[in-house]
Amino acid sequence: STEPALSHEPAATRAAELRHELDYHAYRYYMLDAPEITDAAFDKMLVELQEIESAYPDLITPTSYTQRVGGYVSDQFAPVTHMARMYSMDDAMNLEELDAWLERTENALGAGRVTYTCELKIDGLGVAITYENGAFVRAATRGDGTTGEDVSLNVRTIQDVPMHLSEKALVHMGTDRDRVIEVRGEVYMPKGSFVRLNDEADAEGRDPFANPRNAAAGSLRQKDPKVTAKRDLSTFIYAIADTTPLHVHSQHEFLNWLRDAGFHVNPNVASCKTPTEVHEFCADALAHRSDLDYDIDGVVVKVDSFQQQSDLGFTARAPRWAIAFKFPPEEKTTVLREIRVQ
Ligand SMILES: NC(=O)c1c(N)nc(OC2CCCC2)nc1O[C@@H]1CCC[C@@H]1O
Repeated sequence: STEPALSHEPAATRAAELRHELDYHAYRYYMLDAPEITDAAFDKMLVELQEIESAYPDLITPTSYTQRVGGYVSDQFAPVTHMARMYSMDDAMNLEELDAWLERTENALGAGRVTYTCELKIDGLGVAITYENGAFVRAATRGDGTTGEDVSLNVRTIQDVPMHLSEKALVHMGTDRDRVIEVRGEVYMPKGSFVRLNDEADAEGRDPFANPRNAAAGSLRQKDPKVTAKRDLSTFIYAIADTTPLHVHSQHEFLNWLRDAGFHVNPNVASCKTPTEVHEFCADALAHRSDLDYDIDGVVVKVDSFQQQSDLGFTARAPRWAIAFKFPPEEKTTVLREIRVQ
């Protein structure tokens, strides 16, 4: 006997098709800055999906593109315990302290046997994002490193945060693809968006934010996701609670996996084979700091090999296999606000 088709089977199929299309085109627009369709065509698909979902609410899924700009103000910020501790790092305040760390590391692992991965140190706020079976389920602030606040509805509005991991990334995970994974990164506000936001605040007689980091933190703590959605937040993802399910063996391989999975990974990363190359990366990053559209407060130098990372392990506070080389606070060209004549 043929099962009576669910009253809305065709709608369910069409909804799934539209969701896949909307995710793909949103990725091309926001992540690659290379749309294949017009905004009007995108909106037409979004409206069609919204109509199907309002006709058949049981078809709504939490990761549907229609849910990106959360529709409701909820009791966000419930406490969330991270899958694993979110470590901070020891700081190197100058080249001497950086060299001391490099020397210690070379001694411990064997001179000339260490490759370092150098990354820009994004000055945003730490966030942990959890995926189950490749779908976004939760996002939390770093908090004290063990417990943070649930900011899922607000992080879901950030367009460069994927709602589903790519098939390529899941294939790479093999049978571990259904493992729960928790990636870590920074939420930041691009400098351009920060200036626009403060100009709006000025025009509306509200206090401006002191810097992009505070603006990002304030935007992520919004009770109403519709407000967060307008703040043009972005992310750079760089770590994960447990790399086991990914079958990757070094930081640079892991960053490639993140990119393939659909995460926004900072492009200014380099493999440095010697302390001299590490110095060059740091000097280059400092020289180009003001050209970036986001704030950085230094360079993160990591031992690339995960085997060597576990050989070095952690102190109570931080990994021995990473150091934050800090830059001096950026002397901002303070834009003199034209005094508004009342
Ligand atoms: N802010 C950053 O850009 C950054 C980075 N690119 N890479 C790491 O790797 C850490 C994570 C695990 C141990 C090393 N941490 C970063 O920021 C940390 C997070 C919390 C305190 C620092 O800001």
